[in-house]
Amino acid sequence: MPPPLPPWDGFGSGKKTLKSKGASAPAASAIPASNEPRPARPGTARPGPQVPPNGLLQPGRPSLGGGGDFYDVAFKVMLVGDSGVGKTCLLVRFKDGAFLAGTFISTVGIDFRNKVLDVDGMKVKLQIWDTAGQERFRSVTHAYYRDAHALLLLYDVTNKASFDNIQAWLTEIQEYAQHDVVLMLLGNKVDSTQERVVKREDGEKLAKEYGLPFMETSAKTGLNVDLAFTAIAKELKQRSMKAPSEPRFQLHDYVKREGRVSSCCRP
Ligand SMILES: Nc1nc2c(ncn2[C@@H]2O[C@H](COP(=O)(O)OP(=O)(O)OP(=O)(O)O)[C@@H](O)[C@H]2O)c(=O)[nH]1
Ligand SMILES: [Mg+2]
Repeated sequence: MPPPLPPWDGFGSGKKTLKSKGASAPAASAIPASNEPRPARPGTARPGPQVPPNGLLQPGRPSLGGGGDFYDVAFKVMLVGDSGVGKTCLLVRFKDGAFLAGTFISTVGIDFRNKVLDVDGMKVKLQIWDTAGQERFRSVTHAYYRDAHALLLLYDVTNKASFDNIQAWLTEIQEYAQHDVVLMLLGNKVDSTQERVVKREDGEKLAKEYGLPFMETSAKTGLNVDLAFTAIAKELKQRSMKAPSEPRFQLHDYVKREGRVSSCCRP
């Protein structure tokens, strides 16, 4: 068993900071609009391009990404967690509003999808990297952590092992990601009420222990899926602004206030 990690300090909570070994540059920054990275071939690590420290791209002049979407600022978000927890399904639900039912096709290597959100009048592009949860692809994913501005760490509420592995994932994140990466814990598949083995309170407790924002989600019904990505986009946008005119965005409070509880698990 690895030693317990100190609470996360990615949100200026004043708690003890996790220092990353391989990372020294500030995390919140933007992807150059003209330099659209391509997904890696399976088994090939292709970290995205180096990013400038300022989150705003040509303020006042929208940028056109490779996908043809106009945006003001862009960020990289990575989905991580054990194989089968629902990372790909969560991304497909967010991007296309659909659910991938049927045969489980495990992700090979890494893939990405883009989505532009309107966040308080600003076009925020999220470039979302969907990683493979299988152990054999771990070295591929390691190469991508450094450029991620935010991480969504998933477990499956119907799979206790995926919950127990969260600490190991946090150790990995501590080692490879930027120390101030935005991090959120998600307990997925809450629609599977009969199969649930991880209680909502257990997820909340773990999240509290590490100072992480937490929500339960369902890629199947869509519960809290848009909210998770919107909350991340709001936090990243706020961080990228040198002198924000609006009051500081509070990710923890926002998620607590806006998150819906699945009807199965109301206390
Ligand atoms: N009931 C239910 N099933 C889900 C949900 N999300 C995903 N699944 C199912 O869980 C299985 C795995 O989903 P994926 O999204 O492929 O899992 P993954 O985390 O991407 O797995 P890897 O690519 O191997 O890392 C699939 O059979 C999905 O249909 C959910 O919210 N509810
Ligand atoms: Mg997948």
